[in-house]
Amino acid sequence: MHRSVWHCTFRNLVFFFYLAIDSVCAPAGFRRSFRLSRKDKKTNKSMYECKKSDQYDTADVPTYEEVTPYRRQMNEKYRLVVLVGPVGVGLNELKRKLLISDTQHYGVTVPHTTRARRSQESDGVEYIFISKHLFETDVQNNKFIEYGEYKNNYYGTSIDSVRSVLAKNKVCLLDVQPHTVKHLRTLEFKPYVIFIKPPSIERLRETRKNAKIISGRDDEGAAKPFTEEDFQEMIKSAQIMESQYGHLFDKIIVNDDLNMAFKELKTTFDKLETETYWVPVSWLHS
Ligand SMILES: Nc1ncnc2c1ncn2[C@@H]1O[C@H](COP(=O)(O)OP(=O)(O)OP(=O)(O)O)[C@@H](O)[C@H]1O
Repeated sequence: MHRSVWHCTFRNLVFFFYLAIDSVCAPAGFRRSFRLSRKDKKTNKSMYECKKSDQYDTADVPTYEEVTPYRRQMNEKYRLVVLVGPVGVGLNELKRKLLISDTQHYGVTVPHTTRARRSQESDGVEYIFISKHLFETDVQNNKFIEYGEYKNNYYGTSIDSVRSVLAKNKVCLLDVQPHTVKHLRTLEFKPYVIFIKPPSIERLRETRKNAKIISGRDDEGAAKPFTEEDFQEMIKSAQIMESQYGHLFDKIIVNDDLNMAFKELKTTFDKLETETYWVPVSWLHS
């Protein structure tokens, strides 16, 4: 049984994305994967500029995508779960809650970095530490899903780091920029994409009263209370993401009340493992 869905793609969209390094705020034992997302508001320059083809979305022919029902079999690897959302919407908080809820079942990737290892860090735990030369070689060999530069060092999430989580028979939680999603849409990963959307600005003001956002380069990554501008940017960015990449999202969850959003996320994950979903036919028959 096949079904066709409308599937459009985009062309020549230029994106400058920014690197937010997370080690500052990560609770003990839990490391956020790095995100290429933060914008230096004062200078409007990038802390990080996406490299090579990441800057451009190509293949612009609106087309139909043939799909087919798919249900994961018991002996199969879990589908990769990709979380997408604007800066500060709560991706890391939700990811952290999921990980804590079942550390045996959920996993996150370990990013690569060329920065020096700090005394309390272990190779392969917080980061995989490699030389600049090796990193650049890996970039040339398309080993990274996303990568960027921050304070003269590279940081990146490798394809192998995703494989390594899946090989442990865990559900891999990955947050990436939405333009990266299309590169992950393969038979191997069968990604399920969840868009975490902010609520209305009124609800953001209410719910994020005591929350903090990690600020950009000027503040050396310090956490500070959300400003009205942060809320506006979050909503605007979510609108752009949804209009440009909405066709790639399998599920949208509004992060209004945190516990409710988490509950919805958990239910989504549970269903994903047992129910039947439409996936591109190429994922099953290529
Ligand atoms: N629904 C919510 N209600 C209240 N506070 C929330 C909610 N969701 C997230 N927060 C808080 O908002 C702040 C930012 O969340 P988080 O760091 O998870 O965002 P993020 O999307 O990962 O942002 P970044 O792009 O900066 O990494 C945190 O202090 C978090 O606890």
